[in-house]
Amino acid sequence: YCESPKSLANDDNTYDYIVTGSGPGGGTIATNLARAGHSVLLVEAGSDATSDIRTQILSLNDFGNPNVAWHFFVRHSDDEERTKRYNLLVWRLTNGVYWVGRDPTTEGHQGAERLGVFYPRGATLGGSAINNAAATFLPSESDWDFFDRGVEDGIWNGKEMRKYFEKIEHNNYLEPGTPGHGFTGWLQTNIADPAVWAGATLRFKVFQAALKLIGRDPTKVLDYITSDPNYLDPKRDQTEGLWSLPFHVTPTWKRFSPRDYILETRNATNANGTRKYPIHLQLESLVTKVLFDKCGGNGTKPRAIGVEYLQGKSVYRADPRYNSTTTGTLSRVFARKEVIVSGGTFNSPQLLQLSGIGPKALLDKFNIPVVSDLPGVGRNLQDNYEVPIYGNAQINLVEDFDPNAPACTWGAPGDPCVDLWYQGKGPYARGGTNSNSFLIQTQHAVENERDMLMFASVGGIFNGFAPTTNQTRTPLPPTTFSWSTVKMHPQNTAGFVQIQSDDPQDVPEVNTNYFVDGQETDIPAILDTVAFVRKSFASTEAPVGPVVSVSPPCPPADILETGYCRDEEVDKDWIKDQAFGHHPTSTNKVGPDSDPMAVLDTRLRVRGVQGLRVVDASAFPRCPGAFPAVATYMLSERATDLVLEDADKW
Ligand SMILES: Cc1cc2nc3c(=O)[nH]c(=O)nc-3n(C[C@H](O)[C@H](O)[C@H](O)COP(=O)(O)OP(=O)(O)OC[C@H]3O[C@@H](n4cnc5c(N)ncnc54)[C@H](O)[C@@H]3O)c2cc1C
Repeated sequence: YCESPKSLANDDNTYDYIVTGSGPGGGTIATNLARAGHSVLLVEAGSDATSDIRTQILSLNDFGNPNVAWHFFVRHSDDEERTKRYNLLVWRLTNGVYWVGRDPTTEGHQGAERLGVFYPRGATLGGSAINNAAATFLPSESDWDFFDRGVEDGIWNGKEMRKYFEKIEHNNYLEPGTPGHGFTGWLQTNIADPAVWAGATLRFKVFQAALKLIGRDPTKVLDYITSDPNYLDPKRDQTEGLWSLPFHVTPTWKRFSPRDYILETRNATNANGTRKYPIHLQLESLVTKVLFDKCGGNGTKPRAIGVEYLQGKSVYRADPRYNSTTTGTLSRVFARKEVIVSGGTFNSPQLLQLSGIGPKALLDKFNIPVVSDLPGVGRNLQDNYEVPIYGNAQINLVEDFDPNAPACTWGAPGDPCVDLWYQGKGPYARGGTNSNSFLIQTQHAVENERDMLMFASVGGIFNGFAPTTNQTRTPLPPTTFSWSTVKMHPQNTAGFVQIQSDDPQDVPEVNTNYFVDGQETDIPAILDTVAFVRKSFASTEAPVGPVVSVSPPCPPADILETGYCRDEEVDKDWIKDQAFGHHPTSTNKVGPDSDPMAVLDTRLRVRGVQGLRVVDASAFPRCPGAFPAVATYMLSERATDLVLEDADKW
């Protein structure tokens, strides 16, 4: 006799599909499947935070917003000395509040607990698309072709994938009909209006010096910086230059995310008032386990038939509002067809491991019965390396962009700019000067493609993530010009996510293990970029230039004409110590049968079981491009077709 949890299934708790997680991966496919007529239960650990204005006005975004973000604390490496040198280490003081820096005792705080490197993830309806920066930059074609390596079934053909972007995009900045773009899809995109740059021309001198270095016409800087980087061209991935940077926002810069798509679909009605699409939302519910039917007999693979979830607000310990007195209620729901895991790069491998899918030794350690021994679950964690490169210009670069604009107070009560935004006007209703992207190909590019994306800002730098604290920081001078850099095709695959207990409310251990593999390409590529920026700084024309390089911290006297530091180790050490990231991917990678670390086949099916797929950023065999969100939407659209093709099998 074999007992299956299926005996508990009934009409009220059974759906065609169950999707766990509502980010770009899960939110997209759940909605698509419901629109195709299938009943779908979308289980999301977080709440619907639509009423939090910070999740709507992109300018007010708060990465660590406790209403919508899980606060993970990770390690960048096993090297304790390197860890101690990271500038944005987070500590919890004895009074419970966060403190950020290398050593709290320097400010008299004794007994603080070191938490690690802050790594926020969205945990709300819409996932990380609700607290991300919303940059929407297409990956390169080779990132898709990489899926099929060793399989060659063409499912992820890079050229074909473009049509998924065309299908989902609702472009707000190009002439309708522009090839390679979509104008009627669900995902709104926009770039900053050219008028934004009219009040920010001082910095153009720095862009122009950089353009000269790559042989582009510096007089066309305004044309370039207002042009589309997602243009259709077979040579796009090899082309260096300056472009605008699109975001997933509406024409008035309201964040647009799967939340909008899900809610619009859920609220759609027929003429008689009944719900048009069978999508059901189960919010504030943490999925704790995938349920399997192991009674198939005759060597049949265990079949995923449902999930168990804990209903309760903030029951996960990465939730900054977690309170041990909220215990939650455990429920079970069932899927007639498939269970789709979409908890994101940290949480999907955690859920699989808790459910008995993962490295056997790890599961044995916590007495979790093995359903499928897959050593790759939680391994292969990848991330785009980011470092800021900055210097001081000869004059202040912060320009008074709009002297008539009211003084915005960043969402404080009575903020006049919020009122204006509701009318579709004012500073929050338009893009900012972060809408720029400069792409170069270093001497260490893999794939013979450009491998570095940079975006510029003035008066400040982006040097990593930190939660809000009450510490006071000295602002950087308005002469600061900085490039945020994003390393594409990072070669490191040594990061990992693994459970630390069998308790689903616990957070897994996350170690990005930066610069373990591929340091021979990744570090020199970043050094090339630093050298490129320094050369452009040195050749920036007066009155703005020359820009005096500040960081990475090679002393100006030691910077060679080539831009490299006389002692390369100075820059190298700084890069290893201070590089950060926030684009984790690939912890359930797709790969061929011959790869023992492949978790998914090219149809995104979990190996060793039936009826279970992973559809989110953890599925990418390698980090897609410079920003993973749009690639995850596209992956989920592609996955929708794959799931629908198989719908009659069940
Ligand atoms: C601060 C920040 C800035 C970023 N900036 C950009 C950017 O500008 N451009 C870009 O392209 N990318 C950016 N990203 C990355 C991008 O947002 C992610 O790659 C993308 O959202 C990944 O989608 P996903 O579906 O894999 O996971 P997520 O978006 O993380 O969604 C996962 C969802 O699953 C839910 N979940 C997890 N576990 C469970 C469970 N057990 N039960 C129920 N629900 C669960 C979570 O609550 C969450 O809502 C940023 C991310 C962050 C956090």
